[in-house]
Amino acid sequence: MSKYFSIEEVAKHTAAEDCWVIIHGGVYDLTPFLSEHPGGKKILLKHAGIDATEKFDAFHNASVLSKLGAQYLIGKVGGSQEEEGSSVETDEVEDVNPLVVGKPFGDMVPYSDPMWYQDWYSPYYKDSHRAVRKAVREFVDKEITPFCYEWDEAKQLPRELYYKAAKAGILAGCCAAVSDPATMIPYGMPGGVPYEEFDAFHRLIVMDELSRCASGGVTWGLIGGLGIGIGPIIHFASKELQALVVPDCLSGKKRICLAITEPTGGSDVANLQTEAKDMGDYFLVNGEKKWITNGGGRLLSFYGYVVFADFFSVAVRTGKPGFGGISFLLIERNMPGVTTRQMNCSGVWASGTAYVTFEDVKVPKSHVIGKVDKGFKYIMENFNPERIGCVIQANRFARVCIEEAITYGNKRETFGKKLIDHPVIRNKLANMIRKVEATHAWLEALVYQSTHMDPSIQAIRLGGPIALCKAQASRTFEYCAREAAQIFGGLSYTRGGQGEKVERLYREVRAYAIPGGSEEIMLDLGVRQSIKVGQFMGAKM
Ligand code: HEM
Repeated sequence: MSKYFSIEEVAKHTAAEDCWVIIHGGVYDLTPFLSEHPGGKKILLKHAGIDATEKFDAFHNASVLSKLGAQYLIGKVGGSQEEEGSSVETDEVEDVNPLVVGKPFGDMVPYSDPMWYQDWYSPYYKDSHRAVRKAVREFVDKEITPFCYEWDEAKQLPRELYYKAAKAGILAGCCAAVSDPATMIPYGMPGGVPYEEFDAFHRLIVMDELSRCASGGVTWGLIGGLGIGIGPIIHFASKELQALVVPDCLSGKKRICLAITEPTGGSDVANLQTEAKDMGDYFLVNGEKKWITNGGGRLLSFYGYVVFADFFSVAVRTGKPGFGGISFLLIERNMPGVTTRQMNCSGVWASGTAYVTFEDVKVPKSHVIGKVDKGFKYIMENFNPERIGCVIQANRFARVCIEEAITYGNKRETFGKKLIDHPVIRNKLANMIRKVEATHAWLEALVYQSTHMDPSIQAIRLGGPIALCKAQASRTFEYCAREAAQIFGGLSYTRGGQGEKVERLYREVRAYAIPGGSEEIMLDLGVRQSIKVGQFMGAKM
């Protein structure tokens, strides 16, 4: 049971050897913290014995209080009759806000969530989508967001996180649908939605909500390698390979990554060099892969951190030069000749971006994914879901920039008024908002197509617009990260603290603008493919 103190009682504790403050109704004894406080001792003493909530909010993230402050909390302000749960019932009629048209969800900071969260109507979502939204938000708020800073600094994710995310249905919720859920899917889906009803919009929500943690390193680390690496297995591999990989990866026990890019080429997939020589019973694989998400990390198993991928879905050259000689192999980390080294990147630190070498790795023929020399087709079919994933993440990160900037702009004062009251700041926000909302509307329209269009023609019909939408999303993200960083000023130039999310996102932009098809390739492909489709459909051009 909480201890209660009157305001008069708190006011007696104002000395360096006895310093209490009130923050959000809690009474904190900050005496042992005075010399540790990053903001200095003097400012705490200046506010000793009084309610410092407003000043506290001006200088800190909310998580500072729950994580660091909790150890100094000694009670609450007020009398025991004000304890929680003792509310008095009245006959008063609930005050209904006449502006509300639907059911709002979330903090309601304008544009900090998609329109349908903020009580607007939408043709796309029903109650099962709302259930997924609620379940994933609760999980991310509790299990992920408060820890992103330390995981990012550690450049690793704790093993436990994969198990928890698997049990919450998040890992399965970020992967393509499997044909045999009874044996492949270890846990229920988020919000208790039956697997067969879990559609592309449920998947959109899972990834969007996950990205609210505002760390590309954490989202890529948790579901990046999984989402793109397991696709070829689910769609093209034998039942045996599926049984080897899918249940373990979806239960959080093991990890998988997709290894296509090489030191000598990224977007130019048709020219990849890694060789798989047919030796009769097996393929002998030699080559290097670079910038492989979840490929490897430092060995920190002592702390319970993971070493990332146990499986690699690898594009190799089995045949002639060009796209006709590419195959996909499943390579396992414990096969002799596989080495990984975590790369030093400017962003997405917790995702285990790796340089992977294959030296005389003997890969049994049973580990061929799909058919020999058909790998290029599989790579192309994997691109659409990968790029949609990039759009979802990048646009939510851009949205986080809006939310952070609005919230900060509403409390920070310059030249005698709040930042948000300066037209130049509102102009920045307006441009951020229009880009994010436009991108989200396009994203939803494309996802809707994918739920109705025959999968066999999706790579062709949706490839162009999805490529353009990816470029739209990464440019929107870049724009919003920059503008939010300007609004936060110096706080976005230091790691941690109030500008933590914006600082991190600003240096993670490139991890969305380059991989999965660089902006330049996306823009060109988007137009080229649409023109071809138009010609094929008889467009009068
Ligand atoms: C439970 C009580 C408190 C805790 C745990 C705490 C913790 C921290 C931490 C961790 C920082 C580093 C920046 C960040 O991570 O946000 C910080 C900075 C700061 N704190 Fe506190 N603080 C507390 C109370 C207060 C109060 C009551 C005030 C003022 C009335 C205050 C004023 C400041 C200032 C001015 C800074 C420097 C901000 C900057 O770097 O721009 N703190 N505090």
